Amino acid sequence: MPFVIGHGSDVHRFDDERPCRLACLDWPGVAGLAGHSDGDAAAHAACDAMLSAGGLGDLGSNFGTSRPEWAGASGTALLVESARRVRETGWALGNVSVQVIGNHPKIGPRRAEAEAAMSEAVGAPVRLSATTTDGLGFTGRGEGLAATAVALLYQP
Ligand SMILES: Nc1ccn([C@@H]2O[C@H](COP(=O)(O)O)[C@@H](O)[C@H]2O)c(=O)n1
Ligand SMILES: C[C@@]1(CO)OP(=O)(O)OP(=O)(O)OC[C@H]1O
Repeated sequence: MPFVIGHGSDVHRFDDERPCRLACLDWPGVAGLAGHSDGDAAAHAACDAMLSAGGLGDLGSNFGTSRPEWAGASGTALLVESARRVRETGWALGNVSVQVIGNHPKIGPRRAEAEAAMSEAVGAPVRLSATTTDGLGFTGRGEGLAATAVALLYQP
């Protein structure tokens, strides 16, 4: 088959004590995201989608807590390495589409900047959308942030 897709998702709770890193950008004035890494849920969902499409498992099986060298890793570093591992299998990266689910930060005003940063890390187009959950659930209550992603790989 010349194409395969993969799906990913991630959730992190907000942590006021941490700086916010999301979609490979800093978000001054926004609560950070808890995690073993920098908590960049958008980057993590994209990694899971790419790794899954490539038949390489997921973020935890590649960079999990049993691998202390990845503690504190940036979303950017995880995207770069996930994309490298996927290409190593012989697949090429077509594109990745990510959706952030949460009240803040507001993605719209910085969408182009975030897409550029994520695309550079992956080496293929990454597009970013966002939605709230209309005040419902943990994202609606502002307890945390979720992200989902799909990735397309093709035979070069
Ligand atoms: N973190 C977010 C959430 C939403 N947006 C933008 O707002 C639009 C309206 O959101 P609804 O959940 O009310 O549909 C959404 O389509 C996004 O354009 C955002 O930028 N960042
Ligand atoms: C990225 C990893 C590894 O540093 O840790 P977290 O930052 O906690 O992120 P999560 O998406 O919950 O799980 C994958 C991980 O193992």
